[in-house]
Amino acid sequence: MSVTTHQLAQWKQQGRAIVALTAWDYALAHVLDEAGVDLILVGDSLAMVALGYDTTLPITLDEILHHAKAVRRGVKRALLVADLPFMSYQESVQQALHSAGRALKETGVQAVKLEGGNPAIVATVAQLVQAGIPVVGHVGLTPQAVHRLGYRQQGKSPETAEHILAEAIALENAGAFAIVLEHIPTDLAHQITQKLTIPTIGIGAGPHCDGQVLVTADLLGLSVHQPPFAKSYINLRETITQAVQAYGAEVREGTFPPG
Ligand SMILES: Nc1nc(=O)c2c([nH]1)NC[C@@H]1CN(c3ccc(C(=O)N[C@@H](CCC(=O)O)C(=O)O)cc3)CN21
Ligand SMILES: CC(C)C(=O)C(=O)O
Ligand SMILES: [Mg+2]
Repeated sequence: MSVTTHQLAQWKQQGRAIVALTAWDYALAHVLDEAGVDLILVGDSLAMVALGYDTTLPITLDEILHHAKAVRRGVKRALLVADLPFMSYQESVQQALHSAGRALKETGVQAVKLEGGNPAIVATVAQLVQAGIPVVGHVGLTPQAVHRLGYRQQGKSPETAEHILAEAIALENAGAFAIVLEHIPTDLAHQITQKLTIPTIGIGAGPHCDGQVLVTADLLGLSVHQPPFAKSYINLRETITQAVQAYGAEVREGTFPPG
């Protein structure tokens, strides 16, 4: 049985933290799921960590769907969510319904995530939810707005903090079942987490959220560039280098394969 959106809401009430990570292929998704991750996100950050782009903007809906299908095959327990990429939902409510519908029908993900909390996005979220599509919101640093915001922490002034809180409340009222809080001050994330009924999932937002998410390449030490708030729990670049060099040495000296 898969984790449900209802369970995430219950876990918030019980104070049980939600563990979320990103995935972009079958093998990784299979490991994360068996390791007990609660929510797996096919994040558009895969544009940067798996495809080598400088931002998340170039990735297309078809490319996200391709990765989501691979991830789906690896996930049994975790709730599976896909990011809707830049300009696959901002044009109109119709475009958002079409893109989110494709994600659920063609890949088997259980929910989609959209960035932002302005009135147009809030109206879109309400329509998606009314169509039966579970939605995760995402406020604070929204990387699809990199050319407007950069990658700086958001919500530092009282005015911008108030604005982000209002966006989070509006997304909850529109029917989002959870919300990602990215790169905002700890106190603001704490305040939003207390005010909302739906769970908050933080990244660079301090310890007071209802759950945490990381880009899995950062956790594994596989990223070429990683944000200051990310933590690597292992340096896989180093481990892989050692393994590859051991293989190379054995091939060159003729000890692999054995005779
Ligand atoms: N590997 C990876 N991990 C992520 O968490 C991640 C991505 N990629 N790609 C999509 C977005 C981009 N993110 C980022 C990227 C950089 C900073 C960063 O370097 N921030 C600095 C400098 C800000 C500036 O440009 O002034 C900071 O001090 O806030 C933060 C978040 C988070 N997301
Ligand atoms: C970091 C998470 C929240 C994300 O949106 C992504 O990986 O694309
Ligand atoms: Mg994303």
